[in-house]
Amino acid sequence: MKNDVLFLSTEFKYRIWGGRRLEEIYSEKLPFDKTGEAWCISAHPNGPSKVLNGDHQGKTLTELYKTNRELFGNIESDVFPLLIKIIDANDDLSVQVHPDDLLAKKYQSLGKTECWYILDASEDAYIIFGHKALTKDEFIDYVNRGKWDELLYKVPVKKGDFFYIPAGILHALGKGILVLETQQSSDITYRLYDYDRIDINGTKRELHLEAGIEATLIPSPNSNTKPHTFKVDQNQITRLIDSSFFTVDKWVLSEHMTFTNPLFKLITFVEGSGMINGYPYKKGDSCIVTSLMKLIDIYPNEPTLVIASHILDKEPDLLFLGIDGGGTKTKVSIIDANKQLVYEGLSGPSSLDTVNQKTTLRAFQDALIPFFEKHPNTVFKGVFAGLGGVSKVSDKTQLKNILSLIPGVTNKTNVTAGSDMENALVSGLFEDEGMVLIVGTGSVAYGKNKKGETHKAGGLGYKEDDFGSAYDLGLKAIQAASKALDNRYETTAFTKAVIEVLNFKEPNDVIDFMEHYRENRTFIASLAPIVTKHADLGDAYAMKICDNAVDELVLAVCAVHRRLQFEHSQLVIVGTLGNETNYFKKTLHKKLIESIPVLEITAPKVDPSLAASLNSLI
Ligand SMILES: O=P(O)(O)OC[C@H]1O[C@](O)(CO)[C@@H](O)[C@@H]1O
Repeated sequence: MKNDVLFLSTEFKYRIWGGRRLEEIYSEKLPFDKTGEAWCISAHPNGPSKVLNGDHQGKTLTELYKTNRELFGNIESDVFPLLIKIIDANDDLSVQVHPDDLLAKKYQSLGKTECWYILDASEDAYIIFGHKALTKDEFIDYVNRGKWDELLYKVPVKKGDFFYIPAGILHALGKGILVLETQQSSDITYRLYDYDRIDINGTKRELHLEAGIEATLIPSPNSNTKPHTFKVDQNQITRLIDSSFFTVDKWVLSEHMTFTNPLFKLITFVEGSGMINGYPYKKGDSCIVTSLMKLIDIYPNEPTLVIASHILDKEPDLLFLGIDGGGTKTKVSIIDANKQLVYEGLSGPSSLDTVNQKTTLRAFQDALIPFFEKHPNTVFKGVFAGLGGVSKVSDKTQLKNILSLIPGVTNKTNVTAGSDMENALVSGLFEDEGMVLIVGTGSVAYGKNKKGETHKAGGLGYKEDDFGSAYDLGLKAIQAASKALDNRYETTAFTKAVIEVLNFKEPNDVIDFMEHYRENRTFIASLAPIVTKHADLGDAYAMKICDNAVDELVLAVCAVHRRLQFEHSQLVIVGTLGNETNYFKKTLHKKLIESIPVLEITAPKVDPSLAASLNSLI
């Protein structure tokens, strides 16, 4: 695909306060001694970028946005909404303010809300951010008397800081700062003070006092933002800002990472080199990943720092996403406010105790992409993800972080991270109390009583627990095979089947196999159907494995039942292993009833991922 990633030319700008530091980022020679700005991604008429590759090579971004809106998610905005710059403040910038969308209308322009990621700063560097006047009269008085030092707030800055500057906030970059600016596509600046300096032609730059005073917010609002940083395996992700004008992220990447591309993504590589969706990138490159690509794959060759931004041009839809993730598969369901199912998607494992964090993210992305191909603009109102392996608070935090990277999730989305047990319980549609037994790749019993008390038994993970699970059955099948190989067991159709599938030739093969596969939970669990099938056929070894597994599961259910003292004892059994009509299920039901005669056992009334989407409505 030729137009999936569009690399763009940079336009350098002379500024009275500029310098030569942009040379640290760009390999090309700077055009001016005082180069103040590099316009990296721009469709603004004062300095549009040109497309450097693909079918549209040579076109300006301004033209391309007009003629090929499908590359930009067919968004409605008449103009390309964002402008990305790198600014070298070798000297102080003017004390300035920008108009908002309303005030900028008279110039047929967008307003200019902007934000700064500080790439570098000298030790004593500061910015001007806001003012101290409480009324307009007071503000005008300070301005007329030139009492700038008394009027302005100075904030010290250092490398890595971030500032969000909504239109209307009086501000200025101080000298010694290198900054990446993400802003609305506008070039309207009202200067209130420019230090009485003269430019290259010996004249002072124009001031815009009247318009500037009109545009300045008085009193100055506090626009503190708190970037949120988290790790996905070795990569560090920071959401710098999620506003109605733009979402800006910082990615510090040291290994492969896949991001979703909601509509189109603006990317500037500040450090590093590598490949993005098959194209080489290097420090100083900027590109747009167009709507043709739903995933962004970055393979860094060296540590890479990216500032990436996107827009979402709407309010949240009344759609709710539920995710049920296990050790073998992940299922997503999207419902509307009337609980009507809109979409279902399936993908690979996502349990936090089975796969790494990147794989969990990828499972969510894969299950959702077919939906987003048709509905790229969707923003979820609520999301509930219930995953295996989530029990500690830190697991929930990590899952929430991963969810912030999936399509359709913004800071307006109500995101809840929980465990697959919570989905399973709701799948039974019990009124106000009940138990669940999950018998899938892993196993756990869980319940909630009328008082809201909960209890969990088992489910501590495949390494030391999860008795009765598909993993447990798989492991026991391998052990049975090894016993058959060294004559402790007789060779039966069951042990033969396991030996054949695993290609064992002699007992020592078991050691090599377990060295490689012990951690591969999904693979070992995939042997469980061999056990259940041969138990159905009456194989004594397979039946014994099933009997022992069932005993463990009954033990867990009884533990929950004793602890919670239910008025009405009901149990929903979730997971393939617990729901197929066979010897295993028959034995499980029989032994459960023997132990708890009043127990009512049901299969899930709704799919657990649908239950998760119902959870997200709450
Ligand atoms: O008027 P000055 O001092 O040249 O500053 C204008 C520049 O300041 C910024 O608004 C940053 O605050 C840039 O986007 C803009 O180009």
